[in-house]
Amino acid sequence: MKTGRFISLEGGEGVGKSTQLRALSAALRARGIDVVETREPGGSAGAEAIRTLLLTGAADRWSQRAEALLFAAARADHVEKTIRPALQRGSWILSDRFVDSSRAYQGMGELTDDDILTLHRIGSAGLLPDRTFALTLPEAEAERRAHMRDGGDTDRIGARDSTFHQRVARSFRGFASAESDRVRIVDASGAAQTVTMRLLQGLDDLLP
Ligand SMILES: Nc1ncnc2c1ncn2[C@@H]1O[C@H](COP(=O)(O)OP(=O)(O)OP(=O)(O)O)[C@@H](O)[C@H]1O
Ligand SMILES: Cc1cn([C@H]2C[C@H](O)[C@@H](COP(=O)(O)O)O2)c(=O)[nH]c1=O
Repeated sequence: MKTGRFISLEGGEGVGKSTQLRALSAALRARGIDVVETREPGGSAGAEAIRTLLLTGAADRWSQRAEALLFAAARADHVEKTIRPALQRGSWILSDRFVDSSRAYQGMGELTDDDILTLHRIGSAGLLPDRTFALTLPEAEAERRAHMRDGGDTDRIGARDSTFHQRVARSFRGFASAESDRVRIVDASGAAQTVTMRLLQGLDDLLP
């Protein structure tokens, strides 16, 4: 029986997750692997509807608690409708963000990391990726890339201040230290192809 694998790409805004998701999918398909590309918030019809609620509107549209619950609800639908069926078919899932984004963005304020993991246990039976890559870049380079892409037109959460985004980056580094089997830091600097090679090396032990 084929074994599906679940890989997530994480990191702050503009580090190159979406670019690498496409490149890594292509590299895995070239090896004959069936790949499903997906993203969070989103990845299923219900979760995409919640994405619009989460990422548009005023900065104070949602309380910290309501925001965390909406992300967990979107993820529950995404896991049930898209991720688990694909893994059961033996496909690989590549997700642009997953629960570690909720831990980094929603779990360091009014709610704790434990709170976010509790919501994840309730919503998604605690499903975790087989491997998570946390892409890292110096803050100025990530901002430059994000600005080149959208000219400063960021979404409701991306628009938060630099202190918030620095804390998010520290959180991802902390997850990699605490859960080194699953979460690997990947240097996202340099040419996109070089970064893809680093990701492929980080999958050596999972590739058939
Ligand atoms: N290695 C790279 N070198 C230079 N530019 C890059 C590289 N990788 C991606 N980019 C460019 O940087 C911008 C941001 O990349 P991308 O959208 O993939 O980042 P992201 O991490 O998905 O961002 P976000 O979380 O904000 O959606 C894009 O314009 C992309 O073309
Ligand atoms: C999954 C997830 C995402 N976020 C934030 C992170 C970004 O600011 C946006 C998503 O935008 P992207 O361009 O698609 O990366 O949402 C979050 O705060 N918590 C989460 O769980």
